[in-house]
Amino acid sequence: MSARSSAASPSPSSPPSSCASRRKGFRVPDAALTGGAPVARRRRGLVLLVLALVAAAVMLAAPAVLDRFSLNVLTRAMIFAILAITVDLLWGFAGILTFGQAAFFGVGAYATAMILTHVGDSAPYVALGLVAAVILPMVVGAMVGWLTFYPGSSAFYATIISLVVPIVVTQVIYSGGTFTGSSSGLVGYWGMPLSLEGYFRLAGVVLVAVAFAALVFVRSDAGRLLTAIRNNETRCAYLGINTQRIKILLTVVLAGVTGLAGFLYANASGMVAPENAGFVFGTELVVWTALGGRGTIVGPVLGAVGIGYLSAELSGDLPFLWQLLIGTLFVLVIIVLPNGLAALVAPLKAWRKPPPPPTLVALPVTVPRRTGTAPLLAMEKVEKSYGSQKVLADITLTVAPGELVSLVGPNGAGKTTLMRCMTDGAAASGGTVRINGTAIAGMLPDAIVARGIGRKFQVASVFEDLTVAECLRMARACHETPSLVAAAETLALPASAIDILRLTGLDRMLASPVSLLSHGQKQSLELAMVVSLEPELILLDEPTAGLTKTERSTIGTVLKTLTAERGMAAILVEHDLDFVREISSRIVVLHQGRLVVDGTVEEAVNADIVKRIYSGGGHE
Ligand SMILES: Nc1ncnc2c1ncn2[C@@H]1O[C@H](COP(=O)(O)OP(=O)(O)OP(=O)(O)O)[C@@H](O)[C@H]1O
Repeated sequence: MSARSSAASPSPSSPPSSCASRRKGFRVPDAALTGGAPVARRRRGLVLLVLALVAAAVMLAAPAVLDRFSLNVLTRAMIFAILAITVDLLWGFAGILTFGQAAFFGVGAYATAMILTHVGDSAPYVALGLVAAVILPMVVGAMVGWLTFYPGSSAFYATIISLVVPIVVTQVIYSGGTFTGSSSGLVGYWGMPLSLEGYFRLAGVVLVAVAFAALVFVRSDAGRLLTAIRNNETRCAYLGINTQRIKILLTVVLAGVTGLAGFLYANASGMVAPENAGFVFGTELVVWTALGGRGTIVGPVLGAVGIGYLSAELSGDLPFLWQLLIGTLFVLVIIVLPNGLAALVAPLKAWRKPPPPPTLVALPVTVPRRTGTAPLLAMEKVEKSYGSQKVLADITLTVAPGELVSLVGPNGAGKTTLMRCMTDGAAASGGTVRINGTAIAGMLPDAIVARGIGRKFQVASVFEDLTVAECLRMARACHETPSLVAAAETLALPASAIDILRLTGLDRMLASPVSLLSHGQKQSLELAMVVSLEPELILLDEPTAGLTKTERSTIGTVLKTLTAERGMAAILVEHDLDFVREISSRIVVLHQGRLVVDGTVEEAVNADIVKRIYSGGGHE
């Protein structure tokens, strides 16, 4: 075990638990995981807090040196910068390109203006306006999120919905008559009794607070989950993470923040108009975010404030030329700074030390969970067709704990398709697949993974923008809820996952970006991630493809230990028959979509059909 690894390994005889068992609280908590924060991490958090306090102090002091025009323009620009941060979280971090934030902003602004116009105009109604401005966009956000992120929806579909929502909200405003002010909007209502300087300070402090919270969040383990979803949503689902739920939650929370900005705007400007909710404004937010530098939080703030201020200055001085100048500037920024204005402050990052990797900790012994006698996997008369092409027919197969089953067959025999049927409730066209006695028909991969299955794909499926440690952390997300405010200092993994890291040298590369790993290292990392799930049944599609002889034998040793000593079952798709012979306890041969042999290694190797298939004469 590496120098970083500590604590006792689980006893070899203890069967692993699954996501589900973890949720049911079977694991004994490990006191070693709740230690104090290392100095380096605490110092980074402190620096960010000090910067935020300095920025807030600047906001409070700035009105002393700014003229009324600048105060007015910057107040508006800072409110819009709050929106740009929400666009950045959705688009820059989670990969959801959205034009819909304007709609939530409009709902928040109109809720405030309508209450102050039609209901009452005193302090309690301002408070009511604030509550409505946050809650209503969240309700709309929940409906939009539910509509947008249903299982199987594409990113393109999400973007189209985000374009439609502002149009719908604008039409509702137009058809609201005197209630919404229709095309004229609402104006002249009573607002918070603040001076121009007061609104500037309020908008500035709220902007700093939102930016600080966003920066803390994106550096936390939960924030890294957004990057994981953007990188590889399928892998997230196969780590038991319900990505739809996370995206809906993110939409709802950010709709609330957007509504808060709408409340500030309705008070500070003293008017609301349909354009505030329109998709042109939604597009502007995306442009500011892109020009500022998406995925940086600071960039979109620079984009929104810089472009907002510059546009206001130029439109006064050069009424006929300003749009041409702004357009030219856009083009120049895109050419010179393709990563946005944030690239200007990127050199400052070079001074910052990268965060230290977490300390590896072996998880304590788990309590056995299996209660019933049902096999881990039971497939009965499973079939799969693509249109008129029947790819699998009449597959009946059971796998028990401790078995290491190799699934072999020529290219196109249906091996990968069969694995898909074991992990996706929508994959099979007929028959029954049961995991631990539960039929999985209609279940999504994340729910099936939670029942004790782990799947390693044929091509290494990891998260390119994360570090090795962060990838492993994602694999534990369904066991331990990631923190919203911090990156944990320890990384608790099952001993078998730590063994894989140690045998492949990845334990010394925890802080390395995954994009710098070799093909073999990515394969090993994915295997360690799947093992970290603590599945009862692990599915491996060609885990040794492209690996060196040493790496191959390492993986073979790990698989034998997992199955023979730790009670896990494994199904392995493999073309290397020597490897299969060496490690398997049972071999299943698939040929033209049918299961033609299911027996011991000797039985399979000596079967006539196998000799015929592998000598090229097996076609019927
Ligand atoms: N999405 C799809 N649409 C249509 N046909 C498909 C699809 N996926 C697989 N097939 C077909 O199903 C058959 C089985 O494919 P599958 O990938 O399961 O085979 P395999 O045994 O895993 O092959 P290999 O060893 O080359 O990976 C092939 O004829 C393939 O062309």
